[in-house]
Amino acid sequence: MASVCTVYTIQSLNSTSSISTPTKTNLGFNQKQVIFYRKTSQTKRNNNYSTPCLVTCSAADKTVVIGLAADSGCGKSTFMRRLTSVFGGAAEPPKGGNPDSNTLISDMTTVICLDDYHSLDRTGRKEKGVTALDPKANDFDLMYEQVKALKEGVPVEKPIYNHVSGLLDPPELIKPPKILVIEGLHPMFDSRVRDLLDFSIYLDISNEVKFAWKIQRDMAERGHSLESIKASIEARKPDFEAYIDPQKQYADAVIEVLPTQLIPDDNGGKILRVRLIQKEGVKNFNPVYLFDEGSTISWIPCGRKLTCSYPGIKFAYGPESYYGNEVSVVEMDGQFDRLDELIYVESHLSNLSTKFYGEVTQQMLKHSDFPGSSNGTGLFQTIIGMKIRELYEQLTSSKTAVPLQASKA
Ligand SMILES: Nc1ncnc2c1ncn2[C@@H]1O[C@H](COP(=O)(O)OP(=O)(O)OP(=O)(O)O)[C@@H](O)[C@H]1O
Ligand SMILES: O=C(CO)[C@H](O)[C@H](O)COP(=O)(O)O
Repeated sequence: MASVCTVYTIQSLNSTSSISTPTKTNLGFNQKQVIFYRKTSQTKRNNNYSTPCLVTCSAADKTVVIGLAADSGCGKSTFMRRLTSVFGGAAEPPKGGNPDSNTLISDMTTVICLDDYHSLDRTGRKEKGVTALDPKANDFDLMYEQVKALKEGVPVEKPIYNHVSGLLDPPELIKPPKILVIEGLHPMFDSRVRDLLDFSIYLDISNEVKFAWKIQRDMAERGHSLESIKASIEARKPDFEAYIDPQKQYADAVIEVLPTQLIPDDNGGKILRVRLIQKEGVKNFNPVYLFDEGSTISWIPCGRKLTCSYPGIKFAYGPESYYGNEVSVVEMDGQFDRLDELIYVESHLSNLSTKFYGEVTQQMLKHSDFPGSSNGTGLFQTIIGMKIRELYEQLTSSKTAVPLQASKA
């Protein structure tokens, strides 16, 4: 159970104090008292705080913290929607809050976007000549303090980075959820934040595929020119390589997305080769395998039970070394023609952490309109969702509800 908090506004406290982090007192009887200060909207680019609030909470049961790292436009939101769906219920922005909030809340999960810890707004970054990927543009001390507080069951007043205006908006109250997902550019960059993570994922989208996705979204949906998309990718590249990409070495699971090898020299980004790289020896995480654990396997499932059009589908599985760590890799190249036939593939995968036979296929069918549903990105994101549910249940010794269809299966 997550904590239950009552919020009081205390007018008598000094409204000019600039305290960004909560001061916490243990009251005994499983109660905590927290005082924090709301940021004002008057000077969005300064750290002004006012309207002190007092929160009294019953001590929370464990908040499980998950980190999801990826560059912008690499499928974090899509992954989050799949993950939230595994726990049931829809994720929505905080009710009655800032319409430009980046936070998504459901019954079990709260997803916070680490862009909210940008210490420099868009103008500030321009003036200092740094990108949002540069650690200098981000407040890791505050990120650490707030993620730690939430993990300990203490609510926080988290800043909001407004992607529409490019400014830092007044903060929003975040209560400790059962599962906290911190998603963004740097969840594994700062070792203090990294140590708070119960599980970490890195979405590793190769440059060719990233470019294809960006063109699709930013040209078709946002009216950007091909040149401006190219320029923006090139401008971010050095900082991406210096600060974002190295985080994958710390991830418990990496979803690597590459151009297909089934069509020679294909860079179109439509047919993908996707690898699920799973670290061995992670507590409460048993890697998924194909056919026989620890073997090296190549499998073409196309035929009587799986319809495949050109260029077909190829699976592979085996042990590898990744940044000096022992990992198990499941790979899928190609795409499904008929999603309902995925059950055939699912039945050959083990350690899926499903609650009933066919749950992965059911989830994939439910969200067949999400990007990546016909290929390994959707399949592996769904599987990681199941793994996170199992990890949560093991860490908290609780059981989440069996999805409705289980009884019909
Ligand atoms: N698995 C996928 N297969 C194909 N295209 C995808 C996939 N995932 C994401 N995309 C493309 O990338 C775009 C960005 O996806 P999404 O919004 O999930 O990423 P994001 O990392 O949350 O982006 P941002 O950080 O910019 O908000 C989508 O509109 C879609 O075009
Ligand atoms: O890399 C990003 C993460 O989403 C954004 O580019 C970053 O947050 C800066 O925002 P904006 O592009 O609105 O100035």
